[in-house]
Amino acid sequence: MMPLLTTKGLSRDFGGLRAVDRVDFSLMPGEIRAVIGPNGAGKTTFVSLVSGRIQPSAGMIVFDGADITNLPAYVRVRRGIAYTFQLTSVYANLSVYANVALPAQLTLRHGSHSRSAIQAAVMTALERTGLADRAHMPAGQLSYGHQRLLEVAMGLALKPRLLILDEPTQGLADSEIDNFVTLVREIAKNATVLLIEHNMPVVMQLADRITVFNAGKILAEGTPEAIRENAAVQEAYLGTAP
Ligand SMILES: Nc1ncnc2c1ncn2[C@@H]1O[C@H](COP(=O)(O)OP(=O)(O)OP(=O)(O)O)[C@@H](O)[C@H]1O
Repeated sequence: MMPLLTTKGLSRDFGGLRAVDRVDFSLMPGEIRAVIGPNGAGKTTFVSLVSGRIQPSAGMIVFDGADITNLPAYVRVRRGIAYTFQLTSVYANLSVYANVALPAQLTLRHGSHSRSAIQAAVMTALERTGLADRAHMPAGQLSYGHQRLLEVAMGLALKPRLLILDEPTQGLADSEIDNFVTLVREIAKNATVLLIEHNMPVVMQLADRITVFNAGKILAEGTPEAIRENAAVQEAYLGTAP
């Protein structure tokens, strides 16, 4: 099987700081991959490079066999890469429904874009994320955690092949986190999921494999069990060898 996503020597400098440092990464179709690592390790910068939100200083990104390194973000969206930004994409004054209708229209543009097709796509995304009963609320009136779920709904409306989630459980209550875990498993039946997540129980429950970033590099990669036992990972997190 061919990887869905590959990066080769991917790097990004901010002034003198190398936030992502020659990362070789590979993701198989259908996988749920968690990206973990200490604050400032380069996780958000890495997924921002994949989404096209920022440009690399060096290296290459291949998606579905094609070099996408120089493609703008909106073209990557059309090719199937959706990225939930951390609350930068939610329109507070628009209804929850309207927020999801925007990306739904984008994907339906090339096919059917009837009102009912959009409505169906929006309601499916809202039902999956548990937001259907809040469809007519202004998005800005949702709790922080529900705004994060709205971002997931907006990503789902794009019907992505690769869904990138950046700390989606931040601000969710424990009961909502359980639903979220179920939701990601559902999503992964039709898509590949790349998940930055600080909640370790969520990571351990969901991930097929875990990639650990530290200081812009991949420190370790493996199954949840292997990562849990990895001494270098424990040291990066806890500051002490086991
Ligand atoms: N736009 C920017 N300008 C300057 N420095 C940046 C910028 N974005 C990120 N950095 C720096 O790059 C490094 C990696 O940041 P990044 O946000 O990718 O880490 P992270 O692993 O996602 O951290 P966190 O878990 O705290 O979100 C940090 O030192 C950060 O300060």
